[in-house]
Amino acid sequence: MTCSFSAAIRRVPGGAFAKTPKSQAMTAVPMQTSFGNLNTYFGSWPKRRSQFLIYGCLNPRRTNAIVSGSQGCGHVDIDVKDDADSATDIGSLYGGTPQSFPATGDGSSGGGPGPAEAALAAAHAAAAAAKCLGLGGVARRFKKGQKLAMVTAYDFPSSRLAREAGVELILVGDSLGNCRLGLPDTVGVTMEDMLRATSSVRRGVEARPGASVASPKPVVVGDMPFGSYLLLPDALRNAAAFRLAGAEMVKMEGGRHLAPFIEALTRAGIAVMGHIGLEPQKALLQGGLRLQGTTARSAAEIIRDAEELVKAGAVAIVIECVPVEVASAVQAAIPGVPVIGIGAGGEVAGQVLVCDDLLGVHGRPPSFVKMFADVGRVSANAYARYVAEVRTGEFPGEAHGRPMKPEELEKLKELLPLVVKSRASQVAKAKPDAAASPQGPQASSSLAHRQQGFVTNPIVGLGSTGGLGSLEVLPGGRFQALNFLGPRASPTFAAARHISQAASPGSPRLAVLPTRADLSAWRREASARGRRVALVPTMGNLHEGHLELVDQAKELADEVLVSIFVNPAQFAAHEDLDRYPRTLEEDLKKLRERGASAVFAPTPGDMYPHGSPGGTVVVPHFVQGRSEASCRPEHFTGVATVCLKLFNLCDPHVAIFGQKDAMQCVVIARMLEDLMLDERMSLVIAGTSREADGLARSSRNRYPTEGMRQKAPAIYRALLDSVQAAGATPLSVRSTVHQMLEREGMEVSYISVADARGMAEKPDSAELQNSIVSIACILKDNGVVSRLLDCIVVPGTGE
Ligand SMILES: Nc1ncnc2c1ncn2[C@@H]1O[C@H](COP(=O)(O)OP(=O)(O)OP(=O)(O)O)[C@@H](O)[C@H]1O
Ligand SMILES: CC(C)(CO)[C@@H](O)C(=O)[O-]
Ligand code: BAL
Repeated sequence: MTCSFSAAIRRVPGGAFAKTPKSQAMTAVPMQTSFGNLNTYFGSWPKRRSQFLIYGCLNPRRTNAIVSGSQGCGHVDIDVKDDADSATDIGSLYGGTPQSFPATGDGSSGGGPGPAEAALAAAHAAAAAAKCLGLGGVARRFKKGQKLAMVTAYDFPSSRLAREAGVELILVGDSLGNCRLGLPDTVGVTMEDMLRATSSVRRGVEARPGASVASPKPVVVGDMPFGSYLLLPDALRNAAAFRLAGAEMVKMEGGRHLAPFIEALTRAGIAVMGHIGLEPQKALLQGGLRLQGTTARSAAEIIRDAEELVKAGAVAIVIECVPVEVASAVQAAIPGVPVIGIGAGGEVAGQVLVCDDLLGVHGRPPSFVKMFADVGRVSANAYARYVAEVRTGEFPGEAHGRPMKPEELEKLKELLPLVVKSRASQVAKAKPDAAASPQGPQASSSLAHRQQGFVTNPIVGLGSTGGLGSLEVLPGGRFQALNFLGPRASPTFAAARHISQAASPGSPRLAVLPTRADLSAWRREASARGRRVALVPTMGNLHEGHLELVDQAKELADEVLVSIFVNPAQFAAHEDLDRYPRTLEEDLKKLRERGASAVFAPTPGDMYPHGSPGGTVVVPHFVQGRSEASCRPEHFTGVATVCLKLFNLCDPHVAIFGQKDAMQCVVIARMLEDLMLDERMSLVIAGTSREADGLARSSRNRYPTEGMRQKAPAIYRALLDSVQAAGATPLSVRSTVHQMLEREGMEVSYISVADARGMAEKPDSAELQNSIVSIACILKDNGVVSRLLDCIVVPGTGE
C-alpha cells in the first residue's frame, strides 16, 4: 500500500481536533486545535459524516476524486490491495465511524500503526468492501491461480455470512427446496421461491459488513429451477427475472443441448454458469444422486459437454459428483474458464458447497462434504435450553426485562390496585414451592436427604426440593445457588419431571448394545431421527441413585443411553476389580422399567483393543495428590480416559454424573473444558441420592456388614453437622468430622474442604462458602473392609 497523505485530523474528546502527522509537511495545522481554527484551513467540518479527515495530495496519475465538503483539504493517493479486482470506484476519502476501524494495522512501524495509519487502513478496508468483485474480478483471480470459493445462500443471514467470509461467488441454489422448504428434492422449487431468495441474498451482500471485512462483494448466481428453462423464451424471461432480483449470473443444469440457450442468454447480456456431471434436477434419469462419468465413455461425454457450453459462452462451469480425474480433465479441456467442483476433487479452479452441509445444519452431510461446524447440534441444544428455561421461569431473568420507574409504578398501583402487583409480591407468591410440586409436600420431605447437585456450563438447571439448594459452577469454580424464588428460578426437580413425563412418555423398548458397532448403528439412527441423547455412564449394579440419574436424563433429552462398563483402567491392582458386583440382567430389568432407551455394555476388549489402559490416556494432572486422587493416584486417569472414549462413541448432547463422586465430577468438567468438548455436549451433575437414614447410595454399599451398615449414616450426619455449625470454617469442619467419625470407630481416609475448580484444599480459616466438602471413610468389621464416599456442597451466598 502506498500513500502520500501527510496528516489525519480526528475529533478528540472535549470537542478539539488533533493532527496525527505522518510527516511535518502540513505545518500550518497545530498538533491540537479548535473547531474555529480548523475551519480556517478546511471550511466547515462535515459533522455528521465523519470522525476523521485525511490530508494529503492527489497523485496525478489517478482519478481526480475530490472529497466533497473538504474544501481546502488535499487529496490522497490510495493504492488499495485488491484494487485490480474491483469493478467500482473507491468511494469517499472520509473515514467511517471509529467502530469500523480494523483492530490492527500492517505493523510496519514497529510499535504498531499510529492512529493515522489505522485510519487509513480502515478507509482502505471500507473502500475495498464497498466494491463489487464482478465477473471480471472472478476471472482475474482465476487467471492468477487463486482458488475460488462458492457457497449457497438462501436468505439474508446466510448471504451476509458468506460475503463476510470473502467468498467469490454466492449461489442462490435450488437446494433451497430440500434445505429450507422441506421438499424431498430440488424439483418442487418455483421461480417465485427463487426470486424471493435471490432478492434476500442480494440484500445480504449489500448490507454493511463488519469492520474487519476488506473483501469485495461476491458475485450472486441464480440457480434456474426445474422447468424454468424448458423453452428458450422461458429461459430468457426467467433469467432476466433473476437479474432483476439481484443475480449477476444464472446457472443451468445440462449438457451441450443447452448451448443454443447459453448463446441466446449471453447475447441478451446475461452471463451463464453451466452445470454438468450429476444434475440433481435430472437425478431420476441419472440413476439417483450418484457418481457420474465413471466409465471412459461417459467421462468423455462430460468433457465434450463442457467444451460446447464454453463455446456457447458459459463463463464458468459447475461439475458435480464425478471422479477426481474427470473433473481435472474437464478443467484441462477448458483452461480459460473456471470449473467449480462439488464432490469432484480439488484439481479444479474452485469449490462449491451447500451452506447447510458445511455447517452441519441437518446432521451428517454426504461423504464428500466436510462439516466445518455442528450447527444442528448447537442449535438443538439452544432450543432445548430455551424451552426448558421458559417452562421453568428461568428465562426471562432480571436482565431480560425492564422495570417500570418506581414513581410511575406507584401511580399505576393507585389507578389499578387489584391488577398491579409489585415484584416482591410476585416472588412471595412463588414461595410455596413444595406445595406446588405434583408430588406434594410429603414427597418433598421424603427427598429432604437429596443434597442437590451442581451444574456446569453449558448450564442446564436442575432444581431442588430441599437441602442446600441446586448449584451452578461459575467460571473460576465459584458456586452460585440457583435461587428458586428469584428471577433465575430453576425448576423444582419434581416439576421438571412432571413436564417431561407429560411431553414424552418413557420408551417401552430398551435397546441392548453389546458392541461398539451396535452402539454406532443405534446412535446413527437417533441422529437421523433428530433425537437428543443423554448419556448416563455407570459401572452397573444399579441402585436407586443410578435410576434417579436416568430420571433426570429423561428430562434433558429424548433418548437415555446408559453405559455399563466396569472399567479396569480405574482400578489399582490391589482394588476390587474382580469382585466388583456385575448384575447385568437385573440392571437391564431396572432400566427397562425406568424407561431408558438403550444400554451400551461393552467388553473390556471392545473398549481397550490393545489392553487397558492403552497407549494414550487422559491425565488430569490438576487433581494429583489431592483428597481422593491422593488415595487412588491412577484412578482419575482411568476415569477420564474411559469417559472420553464413551463421549466419543456415544456422542451425547448431555452426560449426567452423580455428585457423590465429587472429584470425578470436577475432573470430567475440566476435561470437557480443557479438551474443548464443552461446545459439543453439556454436563449435568445430579444431587446425591440417599437412603432414608442419609447414607449415600452406592454399589459398594453391598460390601459392609450389618454392623457397619448401622454405623454408616454417621458419615452424612457428621458432614451436615460440621458444615451447619455456627461460624464453621474449613478447619472446624475437618476437625469436627474427624472427631465424630473416629468416635464411631471409623477411619477417615481424608476429609477435604476444597474449591470446586481445582479441588485444592482451602486454608483453615478461609470462607466455607463455595466449597466441596468430601470424605472417604474406611469401615472394618470382622475382617471385612469397606470404603465409603460422601460429599456435600456448600454454596455461596449468591451473586
Ligand atoms: N447415590 C448416588 N447419587 C447420585 N449419583 C450416584 C449415586 N451413586 C452413584 N452415582 C453416580 O452414578 C454414576 C455411576 O456410578 P457407579 O456405577 O460407580 O456407582 P457407584 O454407586 O458410585 O459405585 P461405587 O460404589 O463403585 O462408587 C456416577 O456418576 C456416580 O456418581
Ligand atoms: C464414570 C464411570 C462410569 C467411569 O468408569 C465410573 O467412574 C463411575 O461409575 O462413576
Ligand atoms: N463411582 C466411582 C467409581 C469407582 O470407584 O471406581
